[in-house]
Amino acid sequence: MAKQEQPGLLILEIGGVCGVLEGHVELLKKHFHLITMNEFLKNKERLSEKIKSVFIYADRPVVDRELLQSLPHLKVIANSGVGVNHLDLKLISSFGVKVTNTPHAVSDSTADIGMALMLASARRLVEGCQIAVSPQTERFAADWLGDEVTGATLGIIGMGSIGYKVAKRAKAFEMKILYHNRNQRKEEEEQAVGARYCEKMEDLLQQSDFVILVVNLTPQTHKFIGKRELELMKPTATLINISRGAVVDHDALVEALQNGIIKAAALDVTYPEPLPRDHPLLKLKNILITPHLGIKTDKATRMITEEAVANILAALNGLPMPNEVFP
Ligand SMILES: O=C(O)[C@H](O)CO
Repeated sequence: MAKQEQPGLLILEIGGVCGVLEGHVELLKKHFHLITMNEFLKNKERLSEKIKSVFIYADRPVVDRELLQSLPHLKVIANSGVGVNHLDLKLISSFGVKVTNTPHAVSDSTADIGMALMLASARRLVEGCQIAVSPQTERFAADWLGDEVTGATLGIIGMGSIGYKVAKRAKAFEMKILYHNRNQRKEEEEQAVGARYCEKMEDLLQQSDFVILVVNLTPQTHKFIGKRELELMKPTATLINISRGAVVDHDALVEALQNGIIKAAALDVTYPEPLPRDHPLLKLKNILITPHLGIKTDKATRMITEEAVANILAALNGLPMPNEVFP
């Protein structure tokens, strides 16, 4: 097929913070004629007829009514990760456009980050590293202690595909695994990893040494973990968030960390990202923050592109999409 006949795929840009990764451009070019947002805006009239799909990397480009109105032949918006909280699914669906995501591509790398945060926080890895490299350090203190992850109780809030991958890893660490799921008990997964279902999230919060958040951000989970939930946790417990920043009420978290309500927090996600440099969370010692590293591996990002391509091709050919997201 000649390149100009290929369906147009709108992307934000190549490279940059939210652009398609340079290394994945060739894969996309095999199937689509790539049109960057800048090109589109400069040649809207000519290009709007050609674009049948949009590839969203992180939360860019912003898909609003204006963009949807300017793409009359749009069939599908392919989201590069699993979370689609930045998309107005009802609005998009009202234009007859489908949305897809890439759950398989991201689950291992995101679960790995969950474990990394738990281990790093429990064993005070970042602090330890600073001591080891500091020119002021003359000897290592014998009473500088961390907590053990092995054998501790992990509470997983959200047993979807990432939550389950976290549970599998936790099993290898001989952890006691509790989980809470708002919608559905997962009996097969429970048995596979020896997890115990907590119908009430309160029970999980009260019993866990580590609580990990793996829920989607929806209106129901916005500030899901606030003052009340933090107060239910053990004073020795650590909160880990690998879902979306806004699942945790940051003001309540600052207070809980300052007052010893919980021991520590480890966050791969915040709101906004990055936090303003004077944000009170950044001033705390008992917190570990990483820059949304969940999907940031070579393998995961490549798989994301491959999964997105499969979704788009299915949509354009009128076939069932492997990962359609419904409003
Ligand atoms: O949703 C996801 O898959 C990641 O957090 C990337 O946005």
